[in-house]
Amino acid sequence: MNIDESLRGSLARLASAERLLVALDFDGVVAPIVDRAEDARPLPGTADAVVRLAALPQTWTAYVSGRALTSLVAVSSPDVRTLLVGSHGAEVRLGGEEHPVTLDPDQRDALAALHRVFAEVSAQAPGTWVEEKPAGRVLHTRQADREDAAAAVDAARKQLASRHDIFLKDGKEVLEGSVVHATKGEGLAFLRQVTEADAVFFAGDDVTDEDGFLALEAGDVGLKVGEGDTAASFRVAAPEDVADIVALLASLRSELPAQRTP
Ligand SMILES: O=P(O)(O)OC[C@H]1O[C@H](O[C@H]2O[C@H](CO)[C@@H](O)[C@H](O)[C@H]2O)[C@H](O)[C@@H](O)[C@@H]1O
Repeated sequence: MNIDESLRGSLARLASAERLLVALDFDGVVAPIVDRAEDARPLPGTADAVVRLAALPQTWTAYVSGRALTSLVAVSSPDVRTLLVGSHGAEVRLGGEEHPVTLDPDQRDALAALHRVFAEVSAQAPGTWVEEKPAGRVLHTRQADREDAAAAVDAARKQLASRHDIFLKDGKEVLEGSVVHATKGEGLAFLRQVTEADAVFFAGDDVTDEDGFLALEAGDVGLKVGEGDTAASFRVAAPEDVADIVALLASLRSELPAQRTP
């Protein structure tokens, strides 16, 4: 991929930050989108670059995902140094130590109600299925007929419209419901705080990643993957381009005199 001069310049500035956080959304950024969620895997070039970055001094890597932590770990096989934010910010793993989400009795009741609605709707819509997360459910419609998919999402939305304890998010061929309000912006802000990073790179492809882009500050770099409105400053077409960009960032940072091993 030909990386344009403006992005190259921003990456060079980012690479020279004293403390750098490189945070990546998973599906559609690190891993190409596939039909079955459990089949998603990181592109080798991105995974290698993440490991190279994580090995550098004063450099942190993170996957910031809508997936449940267990699912994120299963598909990404992350290096233990890579920080993980799951369930759109509701779950965190830092250095192998997990901070799972806990639900109160009202939230557990809301989760059961959400499950019932999605399961009933899915049973009427061939090709759809329901993914379970600790604080939510996902109605997947990628493999359904387009009309059935739209009808299923519409029916679920209508049945949940009066629930103020269930937060709905649109995603790529999914409708997500969560009983915990969390955003990737909050997840990124938390990672910035724990790493004390003075510059952040964040790449995302979905509408839920816009909260992450909006949490970026002066000197940070946001990269949107694919089409759609975005608050990110830069855009590329596909996850393969992300591999090239993260590899360039790893090379630029490892070439700095301060990063060389004596
Ligand atoms: O924040 P992300 O890491 O991008 O996770 C968002 C959702 O990703 C998964 O669903 C998406 O990827 C699947 C595999 O490529 C695809 O089949 C599906 O249509 C996409 O929406 C995951 O299953 C969800 O739980 C995540 O919230």
